[in-house]
Amino acid sequence: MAGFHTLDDADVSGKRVLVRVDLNVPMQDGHVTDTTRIERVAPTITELSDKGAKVVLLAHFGRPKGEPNAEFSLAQIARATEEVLGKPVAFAADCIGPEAEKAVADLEIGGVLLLENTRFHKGEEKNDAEFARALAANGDVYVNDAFSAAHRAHASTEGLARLLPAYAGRTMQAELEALEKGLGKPVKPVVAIVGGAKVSTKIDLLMNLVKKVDALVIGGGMANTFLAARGTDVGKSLCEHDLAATAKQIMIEAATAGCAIVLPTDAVVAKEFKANAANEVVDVNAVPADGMILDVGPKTVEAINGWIAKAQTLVWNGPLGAFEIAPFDAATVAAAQFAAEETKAGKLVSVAGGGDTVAALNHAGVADDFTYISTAGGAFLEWMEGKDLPGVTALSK
Ligand SMILES: Nc1ncnc2c1ncn2[C@@H]1O[C@H](COP(=O)(O)OP(=O)(O)O)[C@@H](O)[C@H]1O
Ligand SMILES: O=C(OP(=O)(O)O)[C@H](O)COP(=O)(O)O
Repeated sequence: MAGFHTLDDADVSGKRVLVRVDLNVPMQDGHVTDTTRIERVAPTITELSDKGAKVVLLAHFGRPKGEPNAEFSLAQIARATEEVLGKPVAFAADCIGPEAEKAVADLEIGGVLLLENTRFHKGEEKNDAEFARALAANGDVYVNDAFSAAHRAHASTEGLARLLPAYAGRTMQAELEALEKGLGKPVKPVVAIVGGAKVSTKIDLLMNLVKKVDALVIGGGMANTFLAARGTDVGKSLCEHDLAATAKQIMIEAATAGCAIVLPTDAVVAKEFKANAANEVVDVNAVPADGMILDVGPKTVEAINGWIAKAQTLVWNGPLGAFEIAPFDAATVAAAQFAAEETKAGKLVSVAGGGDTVAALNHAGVADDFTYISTAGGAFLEWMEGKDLPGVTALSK
């Protein structure tokens, strides 16, 4: 692929290959509930293994803030990785130091080893040079197959590429090619749906996104922050009140750019965040003080589907509600099924991405009907904004 070294250029036989993958997969009760991200990196791992490499997987899981924490251990993901690969995956309880060194030394040609969460060390997110060198000590070659983490300039996604011969993995390569093909010159009107829970890490990119799309539909936890910024009382909903000024600025930028902002007009509220919690549909201006918005309501779904019907291109990251717990999956499922119908009818190019978004589309039974499903959420939106992704830039020839 132009601009990058790929596995076609790499001599990996007998080498220790550090492969950055994204195993930040949805989990419930200790079980992986959606294996899409693992399936998407499997071809790279298998190819390297078949070519006689010693494959050492580096990944993060969750946001443990630089401290070891059993809740965020990748040991929980090792079994699911083995099942997807159909071969054993060894595990080391640290990604640097003697434990990692010994596990890498014990690895046979063609073997696969998963190292513990890189984010158990503060140096990872700081892209600390010493930490990057400690990671590099266990490899001869670096392969980045984590497109969905490529918007992070971390040691394992960026720093390492500067220390070892660096190559794009097959999924990294395929994601960039597919996004360019599907969205390089998107046909207007372009509608974006942004929802989910990662409000603080995604809100800034909406500032540029509103200049690229004709309408921005905001759902999920993200919508609550915008509703609150507008003066609506969202009760106990997930909401980042300190981002009100940013949300207001985005609404101003959108108006200037001629981008419609579509916010929920009704919502499904409950007092507990659990499956089948007692719930009611209310106007967004009538959320009870002790209530939580866990989904957008039926009127909002109708409006969203109206925007999808008008669109030629749809980009979607972030579920409209807490789709993991019934019945708060209803809006996400309804909009996903409508977008899938429009796509199958040849009326829409639909591109969706994000760990939980893909899980939600699988849950709705329509992931195969979208034009393209990216493993990436934030990275995909930043790519859409036209930003350079540090993990991709670092692979440039
Ligand atoms: N109204 C809401 N309140 C609380 N959580 C929500 C709400 N809407 C969506 N979510 C949560 O957002 C999460 C997904 O967000 P995010 O990580 O940003 O998406 P992705 O992984 O697709 O990029 C899901 O776990 C979902 O339960
Ligand atoms: O799940 C991820 O991104 P996504 O939620 O945007 O899809 C990536 O693994 C990046 O995780 P991060 O947002 O904690 O850096």
